[in-house]
Order: sequence, then C-alpha cells, then structure tokens
Amino acid sequence: MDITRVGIVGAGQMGSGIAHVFALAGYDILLNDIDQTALDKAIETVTRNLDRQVSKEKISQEERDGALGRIATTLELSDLGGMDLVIEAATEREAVKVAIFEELVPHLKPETILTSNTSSISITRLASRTDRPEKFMGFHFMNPVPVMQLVELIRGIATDEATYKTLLGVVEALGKTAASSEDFPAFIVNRILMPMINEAVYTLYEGVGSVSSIDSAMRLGTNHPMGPLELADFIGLDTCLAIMNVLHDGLADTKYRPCPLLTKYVEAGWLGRKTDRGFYDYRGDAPVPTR
Ligand SMILES: CC(=O)CC(=O)SCCNC(=O)CCNC(=O)[C@H](O)C(C)(C)COP(=O)(O)OP(=O)(O)OC[C@H]1O[C@@H](n2cnc3c(N)ncnc32)[C@H](O)[C@@H]1OP(=O)(O)O
Ligand SMILES: NC(=O)C1=CN([C@@H]2O[C@H](COP(=O)(O)OP(=O)(O)OC[C@H]3O[C@@H](n4cnc5c(N)ncnc54)[C@H](OP(=O)(O)O)[C@@H]3O)[C@@H](O)[C@H]2O)C=CC1
Repeated sequence: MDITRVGIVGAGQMGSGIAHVFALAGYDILLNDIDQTALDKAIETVTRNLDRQVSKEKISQEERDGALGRIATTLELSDLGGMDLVIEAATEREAVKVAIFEELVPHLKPETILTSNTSSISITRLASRTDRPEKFMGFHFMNPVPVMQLVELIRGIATDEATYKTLLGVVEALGKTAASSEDFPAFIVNRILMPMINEAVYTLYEGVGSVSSIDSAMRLGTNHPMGPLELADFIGLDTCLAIMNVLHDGLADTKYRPCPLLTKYVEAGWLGRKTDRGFYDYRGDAPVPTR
C-alpha cells in the first residue's frame, strides 16, 4: 500500500520526534493531541531540532522548510480519518490507548494501517480493541527519534504480511533500520533496558551509590552514552514505571518488581526532564543530582 499521509496521536517527546523524521522523509503529517500547548511545544521542538540539523549541515535550509511545511496539527482525533497510516504515541497507559482507538476507528478508511508506538503493551490485546487486527502493528521508535537508528516492528497474532511489509518499506524510506520482535511484554529493547534502569534505581535506593556515582560508573565503566538514571529521566519516569509494571504483570516474575523509589518519584510528579525534576534537578543551568 502507498503511504503518503501519516497521522500521529500524542504530541509529546515521541510524537514530535516521529513527526520530525516522517516530515523530513517527505510524508504529510497531521499531529493530534488533547492539549493545544502540547501541539505548540511539539512544533517548537521540531523547529529547534531541524535548525540544529541545518547548523550541523546534516540537512539544507530547503529541506528544513519543506519538512516544517508538511506538519499540520489538530485537536480533533476525527481529522485523522483520511490518513493512510496512523501512529499512536500517547501516554503509556493501556486505557488511554484503547480509548483513542475506540474513538478513532469509526473515522478511518478501511485500508488505513493503525499502529502503536507503545514501549511495552501487548500489540495483540490493543489490536483486538480495533476493527482491523490484521492491519495493526507495534511501530516502536527510539528516543530521540531523529538520532536513533532503530525501529522495532512487532506483529500481533493477527497482523498480516502485507501490513508488515508496508511498514518495513516505511522504515527504509525513513533511512532507519528495523528489528522484528515477537509480541511479548516490552518486546526486545525494553525487556533488556528497563530491568537495568530499575536495578540502577535499586542501587540508589539501597545506598550502594549516589546518582552521580551510579551514572558515571556506567558511562565510564561500560561506555554507555548516558548513565541509567540520566537515561531514565530522559525517557520519563512515568514511562519507565509503566513498562516495569507491564513486565511484572505480564511475566509474573518478582525479578521485574518496580523499585519503590521509582514509584515514589512518579507519585511526586517528578517524571524527569519533562517536569524539570527526576533523579536530577533541571531547573538551573546544569542538571544537579538530587541524591
Ligand atoms: C523507552 C523506550 O520505549 C525505548 C527507548 O527509546 S530507550 C532510549 C533509547 N535512547 C538512548 O538510549 C539514548 C542514549 N543517549 C544517547 O545516545 C546520547 O546521549 C544522545 C544521542 C541522546 C545525545 O548525545 P550527546 O553526544 O550527549 O549529545 P549531542 O552532541 O548534543 O548529540 C549527538 C548528536 O545527536 C544530535 N541530536 C541530539 N538530539 C537530537 C534531536 N532531538 N534531534 C536532532 N538531532 C539531535 C546532535 O545534533 C548531535 O549530532 P552530531 O553527532 O552531528 O554532532
Ligand atoms: N519516552 C521514551 O523514551 C519513549 C516512549 N515511547 C512510548 O511513546 C508513547 C509516548 O511517550 P512520550 O512521548 O515519551 O510521552 P509524553 O508524556 O512526552 O507525551 C504523551 C503525549 O500524549 C498526550 N496524550 C495523552 N492522552 C492523549 C489522548 N487521549 N489523545 C491525544 N494525546 C494524548 C499527552 O498529553 P498530556 O500531557 O496533556 O497528558 C502528551 O502530550 C508511550 O507509549 C511511550 O511508552 C516509545 C519509545 C521511547
């Protein structure tokens, strides 16, 4: 199937990054959120990141202008009805995603491919709440989307081959690389990454190390570009906790229990960079470790 128009639901860090790379690759984008401020912020973020790419001579001014011109925004989910492909990138809560699909599906063309950027939730279960499980897939981008090469492709039990092949073609058109994962909790990347981040929070909780010693140990000792607590703040502590809960519930193994300190930070509304406070305080010029 030929994809030219792409709808994106949720204009947070992932929705804006996905809009950026699709627009740069020539797709027409309609970005939706429940909050006008989120849409305005997303356009600001995309503009800033495109400008950064121009200043680093990765793209030309014309490419930047073209990409920005291809992104429109809307508060009405029904406006996404005419899209060829829809990517849901709203908050990592199953009830939120299911409500979006139930509202959106009656407006979609029969041939539209529907996808979720979920980090962890069962694709088969989400697909079953739509009218098109055979045209439904997990389409999992990595953060920051303009920089990270990987896209995980997750087929639900009913996903057909044509849908998989179409999305594989889209990943190639974006200049990214696909990895296929079976539909099990948190797929490949987060099945491995998130227990490491959770263990880093336990390491802090048990007093084995401070925020800076844990992060510098992993940055300098294992050559990770970011320490695990810095990365948790970057991803969003609410998203990290949601993923751990999906692993814990879905695999029924206590080794995935979320660290109580992670839960406490989320309960406090300290969600990391997006709220200016997590394991680091981002309100000053440079991030300051909080423990
Ligand atoms: C939770 C999930 O479901 C799945 C996930 O996403 S898991 C998270 C996966 N992501 C990671 O693990 C990220 C780990 N961190 C990193 O790779 C790096 O720290 C980073 C790429 C984010 C930043 O790298 P850095 O070297 O510290 O910073 P910086 O020099 O500013 O950026 C590196 C390059 O990326 C570019 N860049 C960074 N953010 C960008 C953005 N949002 N848009 C466009 N370009 C960007 C910079 O311009 C720079 O380009 P050059 O190499 O041409 O100079
Ligand atoms: N953060 C990461 O590193 C990664 C995240 N993901 C996944 O991507 C998805 C989005 O994550 P991320 O961008 O980080 O989260 P953010 O919190 O940055 O953004 C989520 C956005 O979705 C909006 N939203 C909530 N409910 C609705 C709705 N009903 N309709 C439209 N928009 C809605 C939120 O609005 P409001 O703020 O008003 O609630 C917010 O703007 C999640 O499923 C996450 O697991 C995937 C890969 C990496």
